[in-house]
Amino acid sequence: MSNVTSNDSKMVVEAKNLGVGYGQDLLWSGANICVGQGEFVAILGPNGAGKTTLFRALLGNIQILEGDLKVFGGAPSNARSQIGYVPQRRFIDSEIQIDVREFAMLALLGGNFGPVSRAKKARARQLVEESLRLVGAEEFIGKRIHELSGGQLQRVFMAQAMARSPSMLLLDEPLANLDMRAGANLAQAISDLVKSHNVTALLVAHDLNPLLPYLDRVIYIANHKVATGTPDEVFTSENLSRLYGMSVEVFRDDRGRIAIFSELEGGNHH
Ligand SMILES: Nc1ncnc2c1ncn2[C@@H]1O[C@H](COP(=O)(O)OP(=O)(O)OP(=O)(O)O)[C@@H](O)[C@H]1O
Repeated sequence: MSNVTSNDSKMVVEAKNLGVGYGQDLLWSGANICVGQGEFVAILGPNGAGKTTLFRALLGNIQILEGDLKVFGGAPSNARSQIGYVPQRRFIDSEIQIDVREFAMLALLGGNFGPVSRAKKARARQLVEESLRLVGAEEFIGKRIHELSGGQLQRVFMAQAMARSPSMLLLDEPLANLDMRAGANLAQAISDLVKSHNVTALLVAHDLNPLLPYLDRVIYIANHKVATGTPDEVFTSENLSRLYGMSVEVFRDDRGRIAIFSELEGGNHH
């Protein structure tokens, strides 16, 4: 199950028997992951399973303890300039009285408005306006960043990442704390971005269902192991029971939505 090959000829992520962790302690191991250019992939699993840690490995920020990981065909640390990373939900201090466009420009200008040339600033402004438009956030231009709702802020973070024209986006829980409609809208916006720009998006989530219509594959991390494949391949009772080492049942309703129940009542529900 875990050894899935993408149809896309251009591999963005290739992990072979990968094991990562902190110090010498493995958090998960034996991961065989292939992600092609232009795929939309969700990373799921319980709290503390090591989803963010996978992002750290892809960014070359932690040592590989076992196996091999290639990003854009080389060492992860050589691929950073091609990656747009949006870390787990960040809050904006209400003291920050900066407007949305300037906030988005900070990422491009390295937070330094002083010694930057006029031409560079003008270029950054243009790139940021284009990417705000791209993620459906142009209407926030002119607003102050602290005035935005959680869902609106997520779009600005995405625009910030897209302004650098990355080939891959790593989005850590962008749907957290969004209501159902905002979550569905953002999932659709990310899917549109993936298709229109052939960008690869890896997204950590706790709720699979808003993403299901758009996903090419999922990476499921639990119990120190990693399963990858299409949602239909990964989300079977047999597969999740094997992964968790206990009885897990997967149900689908008539709209294809998935619910997961384990021996531990109140376990993992999607
Ligand atoms: N710098 C670190 N040093 C040591 N252990 C760490 C470090 N960062 C994270 N961990 C541990 O690694 C484990 C996995 O963390 P990670 O953030 O990858 O989980 P996650 O699946 O993203 O969790 P969540 O869904 O709660 O965000 C956790 O037990 C965490 O405490």
